[in-house]
Amino acid sequence: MGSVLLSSSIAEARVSLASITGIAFVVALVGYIIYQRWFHPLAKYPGPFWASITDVWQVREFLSLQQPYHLTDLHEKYNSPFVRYGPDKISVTTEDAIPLLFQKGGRHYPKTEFYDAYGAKTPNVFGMRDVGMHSLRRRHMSHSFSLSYVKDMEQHLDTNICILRSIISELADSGEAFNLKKLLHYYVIDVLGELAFSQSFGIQELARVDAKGAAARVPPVAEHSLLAATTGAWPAMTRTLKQWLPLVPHKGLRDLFEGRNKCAALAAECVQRRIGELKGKKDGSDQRKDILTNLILATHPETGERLSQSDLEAEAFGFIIAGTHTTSATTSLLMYHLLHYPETMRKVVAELDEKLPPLGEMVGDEKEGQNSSTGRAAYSVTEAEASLPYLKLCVRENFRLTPVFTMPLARRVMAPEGVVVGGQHFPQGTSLAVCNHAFHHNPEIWGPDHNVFDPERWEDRADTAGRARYLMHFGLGSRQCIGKTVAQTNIMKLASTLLREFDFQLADPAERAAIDKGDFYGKIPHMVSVGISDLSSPLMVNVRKR
Ligand code: HEM
Repeated sequence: MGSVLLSSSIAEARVSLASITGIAFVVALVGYIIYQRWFHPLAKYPGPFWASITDVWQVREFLSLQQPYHLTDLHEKYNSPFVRYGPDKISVTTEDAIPLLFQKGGRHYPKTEFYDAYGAKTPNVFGMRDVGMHSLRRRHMSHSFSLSYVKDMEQHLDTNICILRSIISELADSGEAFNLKKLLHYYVIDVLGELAFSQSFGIQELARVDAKGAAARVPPVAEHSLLAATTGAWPAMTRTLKQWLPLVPHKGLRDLFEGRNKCAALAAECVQRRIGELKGKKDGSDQRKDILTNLILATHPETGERLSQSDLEAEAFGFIIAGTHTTSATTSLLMYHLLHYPETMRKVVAELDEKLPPLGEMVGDEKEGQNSSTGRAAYSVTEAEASLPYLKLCVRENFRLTPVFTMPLARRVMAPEGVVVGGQHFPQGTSLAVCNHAFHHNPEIWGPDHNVFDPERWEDRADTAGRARYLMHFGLGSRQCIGKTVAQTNIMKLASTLLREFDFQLADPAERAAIDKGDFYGKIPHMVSVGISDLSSPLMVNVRKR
């Protein structure tokens, strides 16, 4: 009898303990939600309910592949330059945020934990949050990304443009429609191989004989970017997710990790090869220089130490991730806009015809990128930059209208007194971010026609012309894109050479008719974003030689 009583009272105690725990949990949760919604220092800023409660909201946004476009819509919906997109995260689209957070930036506004998800085993220059470490690493690298370096390496760009020209010439002869976006992507990857690792990845040539093989050789950088963006969006869980997600038996997840591992393996292979090639050569002076080689040979200014192999692999990985998809997506978008704004295309072509002599037929060894007796491989960086002001405006407008680096560039407010941005005070610890797309589409800054591809806005309109310095497509300040010159010169060379030689036309007659009716005017193409954006569909064109 006694034992029955005892066990029933233990059972009761258990039930009441469970209920108390349950009630305490519910009270804490309700308290947390009330605090986040009504008493948190960021509570007054508009944003989705779930975003103010949990970072998981942003994870879901990245998985939708529409993160920058939804964020832009939210700014519009709330008619506010501030949107709370996470418990401690604010997206800002006011102009004064740019000089403050980015151009002055530095120690007062370092990158947030979001970037921890982007490194490999060790952080690379992109993901480094420590300001001192970053500035040393950046110094090691900056020469390799300068204009004079690009000019020294120009012959390797030419080699690859030659291959691209000859592929497009064949397509012009056959009359076949083709995906220009894919060809540009292959070209950019091969060029990155040349500039960063002294060896083309050979994808353009492979694609001529083995389309599937070429597609399989493309580094799956989007997979890594998506993984990094989603795990980085939830900083409290980034490490745990990195550790445990690979064990989850889910096909989509497996593919993402496989993609990341493939990029890491490719980076490691490039590092191994270059170290091997440099062995026994004291200072590498008889070697072809490339971005990685300069880094292998770089020494610490005080200790004389060189970078470890895992540091080199992390940087090589970063070059592959940051240097390929970004440049090719930007060039595809430029071609997309020119094809959808025929009047602008006509002006570009007229400028090219007026300012640049024809390249002539290629009769030399195209693989060597040699200028033949009658033809040249491509226009030089110097002539493309110096003689094509209208094309330059188009390139800039493309960067404004459809920037591709669209993850929110998040910075932590470190000063104890906080910071005032757009007339609002934000306390220490707040994560303030500028999402390029949202910022470039703030109608208060860029006007009500911000969705129109209008290169003239940069010269005819005093209000926008002076604003070029605020464009955020490459970021700004100490963390701005180190590959900016490489990317920009590559895009100018490529666009000038291709548009001087070929006449591209959208393959779909219905789309061409819709353009003539003005249906595409002021419409941004459908894009997807894994943190980096791209056209969501192929860019199918026909081409003829001019
Ligand atoms: C059109 C092409 C490109 C675009 C739009 C672009 C955009 C950007 C942006 C916006 C950032 C700043 C990110 C931030 O503040 O959080 C960045 C950083 C970076 N980019 Fe690019 N990028 C491009 C091409 C390249 C190329 C070709 C390379 C190298 C091969 C490269 C390497 C890097 C690196 C290493 C960083 C980190 C710099 C640092 O933190 O010091 N990018 N890029």
